[in-house]
Amino acid sequence: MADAARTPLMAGNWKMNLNHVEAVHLLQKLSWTLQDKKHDFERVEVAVLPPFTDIRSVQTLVDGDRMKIKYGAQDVSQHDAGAYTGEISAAMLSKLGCTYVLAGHSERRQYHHETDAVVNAKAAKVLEAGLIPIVCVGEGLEIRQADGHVEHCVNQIDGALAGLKADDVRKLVIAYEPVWAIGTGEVATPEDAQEVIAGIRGRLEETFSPSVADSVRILYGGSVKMASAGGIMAQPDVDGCLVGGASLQVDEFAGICRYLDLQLGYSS
Ligand SMILES: O=C[C@H](O)COP(=O)(O)O
Repeated sequence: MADAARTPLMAGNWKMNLNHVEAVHLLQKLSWTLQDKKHDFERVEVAVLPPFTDIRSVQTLVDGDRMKIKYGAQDVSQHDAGAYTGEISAAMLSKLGCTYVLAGHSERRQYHHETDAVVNAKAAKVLEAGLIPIVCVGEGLEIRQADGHVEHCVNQIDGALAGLKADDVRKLVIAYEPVWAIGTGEVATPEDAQEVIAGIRGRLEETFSPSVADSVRILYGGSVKMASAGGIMAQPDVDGCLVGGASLQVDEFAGICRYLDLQLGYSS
């Protein structure tokens, strides 16, 4: 099991799905489902990452119903303000009550050519705004087949965290998402996830300190489902999941959040 001092986090990345009306429906249903099962949010934290256009509605619902579900954004600008058409600043996300912001999701790296330097700048802006970046790393299939996956991900971490202060790094979240397992139905084995995540934690220890390495939560992402979450979460260095497709299905995502209860045989 993961270190008990690190609270597991299950984050649902809705990607470009659900308009603000649909978002409210899904979130309401998720909240009811988890409440009905008496989910302990202190024991397993739950967050959703909707499209920008949904965030205000999500904020209103979370505040109005005093939900314990946290929320955040899928991307952020590396700039503070100004002539950057289409971009959203970290300060704007802070004003909307966001807790988390993804930085460097593989789809941003692939379709928007985000480099480690850009991811680094975005993570720094998120931290400056008092929010928590979820810094994403992961290898493509060719790198995995050439056995370069740990080195590749550790190098991405070096670039993405360059120049950040240890006390800031301590707060952030990292997500390891093998690109070949995203949206493909291919799940890395729990041991595959553990190997890379342990490598990342080792690098945090070398670069920062053992205490920083012990504090940072590192998630696994890539075709996670209710049926696979328990095995992944049983690995000592895995502290949660970044869930794409399954986060759009309330019963699946609630099941992932309740992996501990389901392991103990409580009703599903
Ligand atoms: O951000 C989430 C990941 O890209 C995983 O997506 P997926 O669960 O649909 O494979």
